[in-house]
Amino acid sequence: MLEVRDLRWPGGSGFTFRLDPGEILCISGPSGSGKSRLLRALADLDAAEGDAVLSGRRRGDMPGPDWRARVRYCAAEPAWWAPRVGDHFEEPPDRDELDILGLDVSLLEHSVTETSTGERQRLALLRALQPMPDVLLLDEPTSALDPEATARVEGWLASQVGTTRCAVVVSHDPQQAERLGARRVSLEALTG
Ligand SMILES: Nc1ncnc2c1ncn2[C@@H]1O[C@H](COP(=O)(O)OP(=O)(O)OP(=O)(O)O)[C@@H](O)[C@H]1O
Repeated sequence: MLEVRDLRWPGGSGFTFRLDPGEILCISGPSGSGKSRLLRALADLDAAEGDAVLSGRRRGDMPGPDWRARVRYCAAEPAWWAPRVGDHFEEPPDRDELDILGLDVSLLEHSVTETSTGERQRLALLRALQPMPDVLLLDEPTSALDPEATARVEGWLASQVGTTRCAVVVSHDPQQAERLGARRVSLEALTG
């Protein structure tokens, strides 16, 4: 589904891997080792050499916004640009979707500044599904969550990936890959 061929930035080594439908890849590694940079390069948010191919279509052959609609990056610290939470959604998520992540529907009416870090983290995940991408790139999606909310997000992620999508998840929790049934790769600290 997603083939990454020698994706690299100046001074870095190339990444080559393939994700089939239904697969999740967990990336760990020390701070500064390039985990976020890799996700941003995959989403074509930062310039990188090499190639990524989604279901036979090369990243370079698609307009950036089209690629990013299908290969969606959810940042570790997502941006909020409007005062009201609900204004960040093209379609308001329904009560069931919010319930799955342990969020109350009333949050949509709140001011962003009245939400907790963990609420914003889960709201950003729901936002990343509009429109529904093929590949989810999640940067530390549970870093602000307690174990119960983490379990909800992991269950949600597994069901969103299902058998037709794939995901790359940056995580510092070594058990997360196991719980997600994910493949694992660890980046090394940059030296020199
Ligand atoms: N667009 C960029 N251009 C040049 N250097 C960058 C860019 N983005 C990040 N860097 C640098 O590349 C290195 C890797 O950054 P990155 O954000 O990928 O680390 P990380 O592994 O995600 O770290 P953390 O676990 O702290 O989030 C850092 O030294 C950072 O300063």
